[in-house]
Amino acid sequence: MSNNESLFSNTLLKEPRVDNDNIEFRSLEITDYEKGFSEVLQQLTEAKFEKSKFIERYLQMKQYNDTYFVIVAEDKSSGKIVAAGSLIVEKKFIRGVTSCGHIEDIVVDKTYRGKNLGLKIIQQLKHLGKIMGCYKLILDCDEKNEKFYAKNGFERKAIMMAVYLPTPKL
Ligand SMILES: CC(=O)SCCNC(=O)CCNC(=O)[C@H](O)C(C)(C)COP(=O)(O)OP(=O)(O)OC[C@H]1O[C@@H](n2cnc3c(N)ncnc32)[C@H](O)[C@@H]1OP(=O)(O)O
Repeated sequence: MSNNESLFSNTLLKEPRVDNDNIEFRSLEITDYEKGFSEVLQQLTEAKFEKSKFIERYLQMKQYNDTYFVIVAEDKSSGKIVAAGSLIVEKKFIRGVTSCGHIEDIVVDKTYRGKNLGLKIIQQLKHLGKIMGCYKLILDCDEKNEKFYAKNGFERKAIMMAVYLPTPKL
């Protein structure tokens, strides 16, 4: 595998992929561990992992490249990952055997917030959801982020419930 091979094809993404501030929106690459992918995710939740674990998970996801879409934003002037977001496409039997898209793990580096990077990540994920045939996109978020998602066309529906299970040893 070449070093810059990506999780899924960038041709699926919406143009333009590079904004006026030289931020590139692209598919996650296997070299992004070195570019600070874990550090950005740590601004969302617990996300410390070794490079070997990153590569293992990346390769697992890549086997299902019509299901896992992880987008990152790289600041081309520093070579650092400054935002990320994921879409997981769940194949369904219902609704005409279509798919439901799950938006997950949206995060923008603290020093880059308020510059529409979150908005651009969501726009890219919505575009991917559309071309992958999702009939809806859903997500869970804190109350404090409701307005951000509302600005991106999402509306409050039902409630979220969760049960946390013991983490299996992989
Ligand atoms: C499904 C999930 O992953 S939920 C987890 C969400 N992620 C987090 O909580 C991690 C920490 N937070 C962040 O990383 C960021 O603050 C994000 C992702 C929530 C927002 O990213 P940003 O790049 O700062 O947002 P962006 O600049 O694109 O904002 C777009 C619009 O939403 C507004 N907005 C952004 N965040 C908020 C907020 N928390 N409350 C109200 N409005 C907001 C902005 O003001 C802007 O509005 P405007 O177009 O009228 O000016």
